[in-house]
Amino acid sequence: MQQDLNKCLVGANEIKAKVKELGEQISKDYAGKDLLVIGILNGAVIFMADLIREITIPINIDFMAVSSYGATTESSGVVRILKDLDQSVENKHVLIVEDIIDSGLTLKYLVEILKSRGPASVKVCTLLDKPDRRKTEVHVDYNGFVIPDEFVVGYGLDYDEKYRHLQEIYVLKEEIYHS
Ligand SMILES: O=P(O)(O)OC[C@H]1O[C@H](OP(=O)(O)OP(=O)(O)O)[C@H](O)[C@@H]1O
Ligand code: HPA
Ligand SMILES: [Mg+2]
Repeated sequence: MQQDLNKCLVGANEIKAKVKELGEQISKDYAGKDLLVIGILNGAVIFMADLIREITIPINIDFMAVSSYGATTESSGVVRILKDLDQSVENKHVLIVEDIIDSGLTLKYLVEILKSRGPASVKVCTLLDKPDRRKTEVHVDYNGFVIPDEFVVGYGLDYDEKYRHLQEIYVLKEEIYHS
């Protein structure tokens, strides 16, 4: 596995410190509000699990599953809902939790769909932001790290469903997806 990976881009301690910082900020910003934190499966599962344990105010959580990548490193541009929320977002403050914003197509679709359901507000928290690859404009409210235009894996992020369990974020060697 190690031979598939280039350099480590973000180490485990750096991630831990940033997740704590984000959790503290979210706890301050939403104090006294009815907050529903929505994790976007599968990629956000590790970040979501760590982030919500750094949030110190009462929250509800739910998950949505969408997919647009499959076994590629380019978004297909077609976002499909594989699993919808189990609860209504009406009149709730919604925080979407993503692992990465790349083309922005997944997030744009999610924000539009959730806003159409009558929430009190919709904001976005992502661990990684890759702005060089944007194909559509999206607003990110909480961001962990801005990263360069390279395909990354680990800490929830996959290539072809592999590498999600790694504790750090790595750049995937190009020969793995160009072969
Ligand atoms: O900004 P974008 O170009 O839309 O890319 C970001 C999205 O792509 C990945 O999900 P993917 O569709 O690979 O599903 P996964 O979370 O199950 O890996 C990632 O988790 C984001 O949801
Ligand atoms: O760089 C990435 N890595 C893993 N999944 C992704 N989905 C969008 N961009 C990426
Ligand atoms: Mg993926």
